[in-house]
Amino acid sequence: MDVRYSTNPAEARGYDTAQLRRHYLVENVFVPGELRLTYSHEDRVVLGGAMPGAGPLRLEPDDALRTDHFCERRELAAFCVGGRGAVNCDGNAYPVERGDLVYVGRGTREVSFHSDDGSARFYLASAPAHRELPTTLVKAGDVTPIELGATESANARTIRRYIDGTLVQSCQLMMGWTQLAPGSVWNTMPAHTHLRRTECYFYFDLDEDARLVHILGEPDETRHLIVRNEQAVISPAWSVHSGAATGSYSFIWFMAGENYRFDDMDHIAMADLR
Ligand SMILES: O=C(O)C(=O)C[C@H](O)C(=O)CO
Ligand SMILES: [Zn+2]
Repeated sequence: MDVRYSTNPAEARGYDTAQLRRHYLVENVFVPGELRLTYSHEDRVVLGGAMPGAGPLRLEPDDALRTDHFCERRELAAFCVGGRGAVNCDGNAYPVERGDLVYVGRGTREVSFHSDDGSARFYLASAPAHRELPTTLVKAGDVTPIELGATESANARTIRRYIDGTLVQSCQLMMGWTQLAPGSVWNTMPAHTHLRRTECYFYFDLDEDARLVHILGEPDETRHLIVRNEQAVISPAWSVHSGAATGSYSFIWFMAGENYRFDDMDHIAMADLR
């Protein structure tokens, strides 16, 4: 597991491009035939990808957790970003295709990822959990789309909140899928922070040559990362998280931390961004 330590805003002001990328960008989320995870000390979230190809991939315990199995003290969400497959949890198979999500409750001993035709790609997010909650399959069609933004401001987008305490009960994890409308390029602008939660974005559905400029840092001291398709960004609680791309794209966001209120955001006035 790739381990990332927490960073503080005073130190982050001095980071050069390579340091920013090393701390906040997760470059290789999907590797054929592999399950790759990154452990962040920011709220102890874990993120990554599983690309089973021909054979199943098991979620193994890791020394970064030092527990007997991965979900011993954690909850997990697996979002199918493409293809068809299944998530097996303690012998129960949850079939998924693009846009479906499986929430895996704390205490689940065996989790594995399957794809008979080798097409499935699972984006994974996990956080410490204080109680056991039921493992739940959410189909894409179960989630109510919420329209935000406008074409005139190039930020028309649809948000689907998969895990926010309504369809799925979770301990800390909140997770959803935001899709930009054709011609819109901006997400999450006006920007916000939420000092009570860490948030990670996983960008996908970008063309291979397209690039996304992700804005991070304190609102009055912003930096940027150049992000390509299927890469993720870790945003510490003090950081804005917003972006614009050279083409259309989608992203999965997830949060974990102090409270469980999606709307708990500290909005930044455009005049205050630097
Ligand atoms: O497009 C957006 O705006 C988002 O998707 C914002 C995220 O949901 C978010 O940052 C929640 O805190
Ligand atoms: Zn946010």
